[in-house]
Amino acid sequence: MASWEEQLRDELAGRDLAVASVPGKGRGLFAARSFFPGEVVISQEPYASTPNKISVGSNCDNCFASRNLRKCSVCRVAWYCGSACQREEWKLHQLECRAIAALTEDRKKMLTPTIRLMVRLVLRRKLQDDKAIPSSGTDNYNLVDALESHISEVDKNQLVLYAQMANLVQLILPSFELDLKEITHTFSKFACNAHTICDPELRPLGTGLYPVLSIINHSCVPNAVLIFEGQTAYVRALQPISKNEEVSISYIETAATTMKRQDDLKHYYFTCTCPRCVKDSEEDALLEGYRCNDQKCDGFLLPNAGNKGYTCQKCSTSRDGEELQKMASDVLLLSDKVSSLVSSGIDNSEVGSMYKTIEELERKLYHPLSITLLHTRETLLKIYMELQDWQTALMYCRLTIPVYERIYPPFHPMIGLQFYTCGKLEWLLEYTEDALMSLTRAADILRITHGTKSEFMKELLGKLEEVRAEASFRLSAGDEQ
Ligand SMILES: C[S@@+](CC[C@H](N)C(=O)[O-])C[C@H]1O[C@@H](n2cnc3c(N)ncnc32)[C@H](O)[C@@H]1O
Repeated sequence: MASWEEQLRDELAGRDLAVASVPGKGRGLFAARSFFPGEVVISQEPYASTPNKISVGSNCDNCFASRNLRKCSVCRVAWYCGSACQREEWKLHQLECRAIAALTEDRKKMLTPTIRLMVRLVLRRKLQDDKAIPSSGTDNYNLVDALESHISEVDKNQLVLYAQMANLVQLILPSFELDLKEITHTFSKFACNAHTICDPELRPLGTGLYPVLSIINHSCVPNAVLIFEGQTAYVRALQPISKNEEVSISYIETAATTMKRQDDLKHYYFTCTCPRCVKDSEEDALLEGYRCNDQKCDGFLLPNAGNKGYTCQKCSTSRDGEELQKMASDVLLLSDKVSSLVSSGIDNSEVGSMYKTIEELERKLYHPLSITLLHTRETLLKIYMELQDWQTALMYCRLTIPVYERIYPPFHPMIGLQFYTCGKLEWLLEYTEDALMSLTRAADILRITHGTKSEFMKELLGKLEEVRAEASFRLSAGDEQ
């Protein structure tokens, strides 16, 4: 009988993919033929998964839908959107349900998403071992076993926490004789291999372990993107991927300076050496730096030798260091104030005006491509959407797009989603021509990252058709006048 490695190799070869080791990275996934932008490189169902909110009923345990949810009346932890999903999960949930129902209310409170993910992983492994459910070359426990754990590098306190979590899993599954050391290691594997399951608008819904997708290494300039439909994960090419090229995705938010990205990647125990990380570029100075005093100049500033002020690298205009520091501390003070007022529950319109003041100050202080300024504008967009002040929301949405286009690769889902938001606001405000342009841009990008078949994409393409029809009606009505 073929080993699990041979089975994996054969199944991946059938999908025009191969696993190979990459110096300094461990294993990696490679294309065995070329893939075009938007093509699905690989898709996978999770070996185990769980919604983020347990007991609250935010998503169906099986398909991650958020509508028509009903709680399992026995364990009162699992939620399903209908009997089909409940039936599909029944073999697994039957075991889980029995274990959870036997827990005291206090123990039930300890059932965090990570603990639940482990419980479900152990149960699924048992079902496959007992042949109660099928396994395959890309769906078996050996693939989980082979995942990188970085156990020798994990901090001592973290290891103690994993060991305590392993004990809790044993308490939840008393009829299993668990290898606690193995469970501890598996928690460590979760930390650098599990994926956050997101909705099409990239809002996190849950966590899943996809052991074949976990073979894909990271790049800050990836050639592929991971998008979910329900809990099915799709990796799509963002650009042409040639035969024998390594497939890469990004594990982190890439709209950040090199230092921030490297810091976020510490959690995965490696230093990224992708072209963006090794390039000695001016990008970080744009993303984090101060703006030129000349409002028409888009240069960035660097500190002068001896820390005496800053000079624009494009037009050589200087800015006073003390003045910049004073402005930066004013922004910080105001940001702290608004944060404490938000937690005390003040009115959203007051929060909006305070953020507007912060944005005005930041505009004078930071480069137009600054990440800090971008985040403030994203916050303002959210606030004015909630306030249903569409005109102001649109203004901030439009201001974010040039920054997105500068910091993300051309087919990044964030750019597509922001064009989509812009288009919907323009449509609502009856700026038909603008809405047509924004929705066309959104569709061009999201077609690549999200495919065309999901409900989300059908809705976008439907809206685009509607706007296109209205635009041509207006044009022909205008022609007749
Ligand atoms: C999800 S796994 C990827 C597959 C992994 N290489 C393996 O052999 O199973 C994540 C781990 O892979 C390694 N890794 C991923 N991307 C890397 C990169 N760009 N450079 C170096 N190591 C990387 C790190 O050890 C990281 O913790």
